[in-house]
Amino acid sequence: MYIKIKNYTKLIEHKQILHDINLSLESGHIYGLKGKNGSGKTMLMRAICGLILPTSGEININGDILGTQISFPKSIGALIESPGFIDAYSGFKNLKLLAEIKNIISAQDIADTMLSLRLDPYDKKKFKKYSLGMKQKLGIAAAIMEKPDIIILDEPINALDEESVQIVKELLISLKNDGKLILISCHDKDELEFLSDQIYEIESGEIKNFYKVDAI
Ligand SMILES: Nc1ncnc2c1ncn2[C@@H]1O[C@H](COP(=O)(O)OP(=O)(O)OP(=O)(O)O)[C@@H](O)[C@H]1O
Repeated sequence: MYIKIKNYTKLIEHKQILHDINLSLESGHIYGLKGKNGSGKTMLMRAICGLILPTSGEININGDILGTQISFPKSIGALIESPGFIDAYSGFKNLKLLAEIKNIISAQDIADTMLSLRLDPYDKKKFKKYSLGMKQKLGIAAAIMEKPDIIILDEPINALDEESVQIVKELLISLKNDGKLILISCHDKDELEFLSDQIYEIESGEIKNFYKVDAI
């Protein structure tokens, strides 16, 4: 599995949101996106998900060009901004509703994913009564429950306490070891460097720098 981004530029209302991005990402790695507020991290993630199309350039996912040969990557799970969960449903019921769209996983798979994030699948508490951290973990669960090959997580740990950060870090490393291609953004430099094999720094929509973490 690979993602090759070639000369990707996106203009919105004459404003350059992403500029000449060139990236090559492969399975079995965690890639970190670092950058200030408004630098383009979320937009780049949206581009890889097929949610925005380029003004010029392309994204090739395993031989298919996004927006031409495929509308969306075939096997992707993403947490970008706040997912649209239903307030009046429990966490489990929300995930079940999402899972019914593709119908490729069982109730047990959903429960197992929740348990891997230390969320109780039998908890009847409604989503609106979930804490911020629980909501964030449910968003991560929604992104990974169908075991996608590509996992995109925009700031997955920003609302989590220390224990939950540890749980999510261990989970992401085990997913990477299972051969997943993972792209994350995070404002905590130390956590991002701990998790990532490679970091890309983005500034005003351009990749300004990248470095291999184990080379530091
Ligand atoms: N729907 C939109 N229409 C036009 N411009 C947008 C839209 N969404 C975001 N932008 C602009 O695109 C640029 C990149 O925004 P983006 O959300 O990717 O930043 P970010 O790096 O994820 O920031 P943050 O760290 O605050 O999440 C910003 O200048 C932003 O104002």
